[in-house]
Amino acid sequence: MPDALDATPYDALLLLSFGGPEGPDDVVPFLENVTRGRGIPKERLKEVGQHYFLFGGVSPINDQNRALLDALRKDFAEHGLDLPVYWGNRNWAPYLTDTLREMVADGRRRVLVLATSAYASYSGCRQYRENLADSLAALQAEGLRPPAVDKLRHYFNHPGFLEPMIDGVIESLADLPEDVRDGAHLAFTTHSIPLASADTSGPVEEHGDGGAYVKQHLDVAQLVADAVRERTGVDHPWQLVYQSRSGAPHIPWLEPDICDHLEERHAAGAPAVVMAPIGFVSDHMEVMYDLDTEARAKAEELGLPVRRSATVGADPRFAAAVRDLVLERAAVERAEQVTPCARGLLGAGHHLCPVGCCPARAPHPAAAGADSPYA
Ligand SMILES: CC1=C(CCC(=O)O)c2cc3nc(cc4[nH]c(cc5[nH]c(cc1n2)c(C)c5CCC(=O)O)c(CCC(=O)O)c4C)C(CCC(=O)O)=C3C
Ligand SMILES: [Fe+2]
Repeated sequence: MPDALDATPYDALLLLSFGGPEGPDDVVPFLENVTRGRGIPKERLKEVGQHYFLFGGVSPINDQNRALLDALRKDFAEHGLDLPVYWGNRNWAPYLTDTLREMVADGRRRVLVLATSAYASYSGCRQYRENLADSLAALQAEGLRPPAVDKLRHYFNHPGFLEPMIDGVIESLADLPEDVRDGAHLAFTTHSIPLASADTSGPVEEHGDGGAYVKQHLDVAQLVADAVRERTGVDHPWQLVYQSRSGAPHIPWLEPDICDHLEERHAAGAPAVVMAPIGFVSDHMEVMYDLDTEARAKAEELGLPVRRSATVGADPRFAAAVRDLVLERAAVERAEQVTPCARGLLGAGHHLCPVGCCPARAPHPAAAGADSPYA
């Protein structure tokens, strides 16, 4: 057995994810959970429901989280990190509140949260923290004493998140016909969000247009493109593009959309495109529908060869990165010196989201940050 690793003061890790439907009857209630109070047009909801029905009403995200749970438990066990791992979702079973209730029953008092979202922004960070606050409030209303919760820092630039994506792009390039391979363009994709959310993502004073959300993705895209160039000897042109836009058409969101980008690249003479979904942690519905179905159909219509590279999913290097982040944060909480592991221009981000970080449309309590109403 290796020497035991120390996660003190934490006594549990909580994998916090989006959740997804597991059958046709789940789809509409799931979408109701996701969109409660968000003002998403009915037409968009019907359309998104169809994306799920196309796959039997099943999102792959829950199985992907089960695989990640297994990978985390295996990694922790193999490295002597004695920290139980729980799983709860924001929008589908196992629901966050139920998992937190179970954690309290198991005597967990100091919980570290791993969200399956690697970047800043309201949708990718604060919304998770708001849902945590809501669940803690629900426990309190039941007469339970909520545990203290902290959230791991954004891990977009951790090598354990980057390396599997670099391999994925190299594999996708290798899978292209040889005559178009070296000329292939790289389209790094992430979820589009409203411009207003992008501009205010992360501490507002530090970032310009597009905020931390766009800056962080550009950092990752550059790191992956540089690594691909170093390892293949070929310099592939690249661009950060967006997908999965929703909301009312008159509200500006980040652009260009991947499908428009494919058209534009094709017209500009690109012989092939590798789509690399750097904005996502696993190959969930956004990847399976928006890229593998919709964007692929667009590419076929254009006669443009495309490949879609893998997300990190349950890669053992990602599990190892989570262990590293847990130990880093635990050491920080013990007031020990640590050198956080991060690549790129931005470096390691804050451990504690500051007051006003990625603000919501309407003020709402958020846990696991400097403005948390909980300890
Ligand atoms: C930044 C971001 C991530 C990445 C970070 C993260 O992973 O958290 C993400 C992930 C996901 N988004 C998902 C699903 C949905 N997102 C929606 C709506 C929205 N997402 C937004 C942003 C993001 N979303 C936004 C600004 C909206 C508009 C309305 C709102 O502000 O809420 C809607 C409603 C219909 C629609 O508008 O499309 C659905 C169904 C699933 C599950 C997939 C599955 O089932 O496999 C996952 C992983
Ligand atoms: Fe979403």
